[in-house]
Order: sequence, then structure tokens, then C-alpha cells
Amino acid sequence: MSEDPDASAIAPSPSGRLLCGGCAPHDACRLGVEIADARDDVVRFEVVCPRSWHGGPGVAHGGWTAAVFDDVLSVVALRVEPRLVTKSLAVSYLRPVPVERPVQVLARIDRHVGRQWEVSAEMTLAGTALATGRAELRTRHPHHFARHEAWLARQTLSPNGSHAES
Ligand SMILES: CCCCCCCCCCCC(=O)SCCNC(=O)CCNC(=O)[C@H](O)C(C)(C)COP(=O)(O)OP(=O)(O)OC[C@H]1O[C@@H](n2cnc3c(N)ncnc32)[C@H](O)[C@@H]1OP(=O)(O)O
Repeated sequence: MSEDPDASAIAPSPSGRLLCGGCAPHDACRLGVEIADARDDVVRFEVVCPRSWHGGPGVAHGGWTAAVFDDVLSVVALRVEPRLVTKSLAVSYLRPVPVERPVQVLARIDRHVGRQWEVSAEMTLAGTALATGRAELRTRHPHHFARHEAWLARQTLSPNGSHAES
């Protein structure tokens, strides 16, 4: 029997880490994110940008920073609700982020009503803000992945390569 995709939830890895589906087989976060401390609605992370994610010389690609915020902003709410998706994500890039240098990220839950979550985080180095992130999260509908698979199955590829709903 195939696994129920809607049962999918982030669970601690063998070494106790919370990891996304892509990183779980590695038992390590490929973005360089580690939880340092978690209490109530606030989680502190130690983050090191791997050199392979550099954009400019010695500094992180903005996509790495956005992906880190997507992770940390989810983790702060995942501790309460394991079935979440990101609805929107806004990042402000204040200063370049160095590669291979630990930076701190503090993430918090600002608001939670029903399925709706508002979360925010700040990335700092020696107390100076490098970037901030803000996201809206949603508790997944019960059949989120099944609905997606059903929608995808209805899409047909036309001869010119474009998709059309059948
Ligand atoms: C240390 C490191 C740790 C690392 C630990 C690892 C952390 C990883 C965390 C990663 C988090 C992510 O990036 S999650 C991946 C990125 N996010 C996503 O894929 C979400 C994609 N967006 C959506 O599914 C939807 O827009 C929602 C669920 C966000 C919408 O929610 P909503 O705003 O409450 O609105 P809702 O009424 O539910 O739905 C709005 C419209 O979308 C349709 N809709 C909703 N869901 C679906 C669906 N599953 N499949 C098809 N259609 C859908 C509805 O029918 C409706 O259509 P109509 O009536 O308007 O026609």
C-alpha cells in the first residue's frame, strides 16, 4: 500500500534534528541551519551559509537567505502544529551575509488564529541585523497533497508543451 501523503509531517531525524524531506536522508540540514534553543513561541538558530551557496564573493546568495527564513519560520510553528505550509514569505536584505561564518536567527510566532499563523525572524551577526523575514503560514487542509495530486493528474500536456486542464 502506498504511503498516505497527507500523513506527511516533519519528525525528528535519527540525530534529533527537524529536517525537510530533502535533507532527512542526509540527517543534516544542507542549508546549515541548527536549532540552538527553543522556548515557548521563540526559537533561536545557529546558521552557517555553506560556501556552495555563495552569490557574490564570500557572501550568501539571496535565495539561500530566503530558504533559511522559510525553514526557521516554519520550525517555530511546527513545534505546535506539524502540518503547515508557507502561504507568503517576505525577506528584507539589510547587509550581505558572509559564508562560512556563524550567524544567529531568532524566530517567533506573532499571531495564531485557527489555520492562520503569522511568524517573523531576524538574522544577526554580532548583534547587527543582516536580514529579516516575515511569513504567513497555514495549517494544511486534511487532503492537501491528495488535492494537489488530483489537480496535477487533470493537467494534460498539449503538443506545444503548454499545460491545459482536461
Ligand atoms: C532546522 C531546519 C528545519 C527544517 C524543517 C523543515 C521545514 C520546511 C518547511 C517548508 C514550508 C514550505 O515551504 S511549504 C511549501 C510552499 N508552500 C506551498 O506549497 C503552499 C501552496 N499554496 C497552497 O496550497 C494554498 O494557496 C494555501 C493552502 C496556502 C491556501 O490557504 P488559504 O489562504 O487558507 O486559502 P484556501 O481557502 O485554503 O485555498 C485557496 C485556494 O487554493 C485552493 N487550494 C488550497 N489548497 C489546495 C491544494 N492542496 N491543492 C489544490 N488547490 C488548493 C483552494 O481550493 C482555493 O481555491 P479557490 O477557491 O480560490 O479556487
